[in-house]
Amino acid sequence: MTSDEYVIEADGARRCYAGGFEAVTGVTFSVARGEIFALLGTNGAGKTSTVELLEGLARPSDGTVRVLGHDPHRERAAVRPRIGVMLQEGGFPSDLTVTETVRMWAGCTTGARPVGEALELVGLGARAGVRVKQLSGGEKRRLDLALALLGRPEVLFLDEPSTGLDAEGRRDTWELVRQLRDGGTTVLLTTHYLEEAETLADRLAIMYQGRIVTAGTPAEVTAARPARIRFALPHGVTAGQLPLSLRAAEYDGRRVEIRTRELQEALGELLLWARETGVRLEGLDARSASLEEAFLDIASGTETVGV
Ligand SMILES: Nc1ncnc2c1ncn2[C@@H]1O[C@H](COP(=O)(O)OP(=O)(O)OP(=O)(O)O)[C@@H](O)[C@H]1O
Repeated sequence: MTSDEYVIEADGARRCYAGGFEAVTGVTFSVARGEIFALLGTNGAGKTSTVELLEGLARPSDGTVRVLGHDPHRERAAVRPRIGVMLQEGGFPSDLTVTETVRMWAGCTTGARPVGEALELVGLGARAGVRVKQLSGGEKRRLDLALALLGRPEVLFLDEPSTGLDAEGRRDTWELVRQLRDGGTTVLLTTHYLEEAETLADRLAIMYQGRIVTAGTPAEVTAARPARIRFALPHGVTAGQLPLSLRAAEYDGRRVEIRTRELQEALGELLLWARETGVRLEGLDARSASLEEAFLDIASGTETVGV
C-alpha cells in the first residue's frame, strides 16, 4: 500500500501538556481508506490525547500527523469539512430539542444530511421533539454521533462511541459503524470495550503510558501470544511427572497452567500422557489467547515490547 492510500498517519507523534507532562511519547501508525482502526488502552493511556492531535485540536510537540494528506492543525480549513468528530463529552444546549440541535449544527455544516436522515441513522427518529436535557445518557451519545455524521465525513473519529449505551444500543452503533465503513468511510475509534475492538476493528493498537505497545489485526495481536492449558492433577500426582516438554508449567499445589505457542501439539501430548498413565485431568480447559489477555498483560505493565 502506498502512503497516499493512508488517510490517517501518525509518525513519531508526541504530545506534551503545559507543565511538561508527556501524555503521548511517540506513536506511529496509519489507517487506510475504508478501514476501522481502534485505539485501545486503560484510562490515561493517551488515546484521547492522540486522537485530538489527529482532529487538529492540538499540535504534536514532536513528530507529525496527517489526515487526508494534510496537517490537521495547520490546514484545519482543508481537513475539518471532510472529517466527523464525536468527542467523549458532546455538550450541547440542553433546552433545545433534538431536531433543533441537529438543525443548528446543520447550519454550520456544508452538504449536511437532512435532519431526519441523521436522526434515523442513529435511531433517534422517535425522539426528535424531545428536549436534550430529557434524553438518557445513551441517547445523548447517539445525538453526538448524529452530529458527527451530519456532513457525510470521509473520516470519522469516535471517542468511546458506545460508553453509556445499553447492549442493544451498542450493537446498533456497531452495525452503523460497519455500514459506514462499507460505504467507504474511514473510522478511528477509541474504546475500553475489548469486544468492541475485537468485533469491529479491522486493525487495532493497544496503548500503554503514552505509546503503542502492540498493533495489528485482532487475530495478529492474539496470535503473537501463547495459548493456555489449565487443569488440576489428582492427589498423589505432581506436575513433575508430566512429560518433559510440558513441564514449563506453573503449578500451585494440584493446579497446573501450561503456556504454549503450539496448543494442538501440547494438548495432544497431555491427553496421551493422561490416557497412558490413567490420570484424570480435572477442570481441563484449553484456549487460544484472547484480546482480553493481551490487553490485561499490557495494562498490568508486564508487556513492554514496542512496535
Ligand atoms: N489538559 C491536560 N493537561 C495535563 N495532562 C492531561 C491533560 N489531558 C490529559 N492529561 C493527561 O494525559 C494522560 C493521557 O490522557 P488521555 O485522556 O489522553 O488518556 P485516555 O487514554 O484517553 O484515557 P481515558 O480512557 O480515561 O479517556 C493522562 O495521564 C491525563 O491525566
